[in-house]
Amino acid sequence: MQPTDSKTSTTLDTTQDAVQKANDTQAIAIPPNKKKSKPSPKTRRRLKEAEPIPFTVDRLSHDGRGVAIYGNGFGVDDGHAEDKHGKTVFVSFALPGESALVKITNSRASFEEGDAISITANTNPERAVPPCPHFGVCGGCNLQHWEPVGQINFKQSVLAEMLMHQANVAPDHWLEPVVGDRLGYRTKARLGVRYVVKKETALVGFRERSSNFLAELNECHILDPRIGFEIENLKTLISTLESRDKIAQLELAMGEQIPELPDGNQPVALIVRNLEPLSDADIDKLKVFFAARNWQLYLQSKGVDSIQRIALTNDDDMSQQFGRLYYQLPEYDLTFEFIPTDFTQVNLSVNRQMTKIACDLLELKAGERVLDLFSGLGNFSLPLARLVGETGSVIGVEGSEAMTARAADNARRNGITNTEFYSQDLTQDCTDKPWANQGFDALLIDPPRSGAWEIMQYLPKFNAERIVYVSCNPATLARDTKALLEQGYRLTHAGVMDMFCHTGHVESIARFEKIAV
Ligand SMILES: C[S@@+](CC[C@H](N)C(=O)[O-])C[C@H]1O[C@@H](n2cnc3c(N)ncnc32)[C@H](O)[C@@H]1O
Ligand code: SF4
Repeated sequence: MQPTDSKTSTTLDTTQDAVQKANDTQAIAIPPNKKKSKPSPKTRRRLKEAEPIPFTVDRLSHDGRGVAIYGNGFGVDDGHAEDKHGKTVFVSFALPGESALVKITNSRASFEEGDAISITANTNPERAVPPCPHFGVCGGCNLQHWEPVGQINFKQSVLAEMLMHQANVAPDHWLEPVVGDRLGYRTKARLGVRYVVKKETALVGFRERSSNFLAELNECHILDPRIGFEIENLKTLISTLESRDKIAQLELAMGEQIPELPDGNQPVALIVRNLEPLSDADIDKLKVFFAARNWQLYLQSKGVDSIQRIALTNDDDMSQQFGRLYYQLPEYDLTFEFIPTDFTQVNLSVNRQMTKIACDLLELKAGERVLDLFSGLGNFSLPLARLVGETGSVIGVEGSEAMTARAADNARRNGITNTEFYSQDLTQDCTDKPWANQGFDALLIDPPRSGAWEIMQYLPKFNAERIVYVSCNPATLARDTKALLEQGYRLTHAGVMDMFCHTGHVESIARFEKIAV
């Protein structure tokens, strides 16, 4: 593992061979950590000099770290920390039941944090060799030391616990976890860029775990390989630019290759965030690099309005600010068009299954009326519209006017005529809007992380029999579940989806049904 862009860094051998060797000897080499909430220099010095302490991990915290306790039989200290008896230690890279040597990296009054630097006994059978050599330093993933099946089961237990804790409820049925591509899945990302003068190299990637410094990456295994294995080339490209120290970020968006559609042969788009206008020579270098890969190139010097598409050839259509990207839902014979700044679900293989499960759970019949809240590009609205047929209808409501317009375009392009899309801030009461007053058989809600609390207040107005709630934050799903239960709904199904494998993100889906009175 290579050093990072910060002052100090520990070099560890995390190659597959090294990890295998360590596995064989029951002592797995795991990278250390650097924490954002830094202790004082004195405490740091003390922690650095301190010997690792043996612990046994009892259970996991919600973010997937091991939890050990000083001296209570589970967290076994070796006798030199009596005053810490009962204090909790959050141990990165340790799984339940494992005994580990833990290097403490942060010490607070009520808890400590540390990294398992070796597993000394009771290796958990779900322990895995991390597929990415940067795991442990890069903050993009925190669960690669764990078999994906263990990760997703853990995520289900997090959801179950939050539902029970906040809403005192368990679903009637747990859905099978939805599993898709577990590596190379991520089609959207913002990568930081920084030129390190001393090393004469650009860094491109995610922040280090719990620090503001960029990790020094040369490949990324969760990013779609069209970009994930181009990181080294992007670093070299940026290092050769005159404005190499003025590039701040790369925003990536990737779609599927569909050659028969406009830009369908350019399914990868990168927005280069430049803090100063680039010279012609720099733009030429970018053009050569992007043209060789058939990527769409954009420059952004200020806000979103300043994003400018750069023509790579004389044939490129520059009449629009953005080129086109696409993804498909073959199950419903749908092709979605989007632009690089639009919200899209990052994992296309999980999205295909998720949309199908959401549609199935709503148990739609021909002629029914459905409301899709936070509808984006119509990712759920259009499949739902197919299911209710010409006699039924779907209303999609979304905050972004531009995406609302593109959802309507997507409906037209797919020959769908039974949808209407409205732009509306859903944190505001919208019950006086004509679209809100028509009564609905079914409701789909797919809010951002903050959840749909405001909607819960005016939900009775919609009077839907069945609700499917898709969530990227189990805490807000659990909070909103409580409100739904109080309004006479029953939680019939819940499940998790492996949208962000190897990370702590929990994506879930829940179905509610109005209890007959
Ligand atoms: C998790 S995304 C879901 C989008 C879509 N359902 C999909 O599957 O692609 C949440 C959506 O909510 C929209 N949104 C965020 N805040 C909003 C608000 N206050 N009112 C309405 N829409 C909002 C975002 O623009 C985004 O499209
Ligand atoms: S985000 Fe990418 S580079 Fe970072 S640990 Fe995950 S796979 Fe590796």
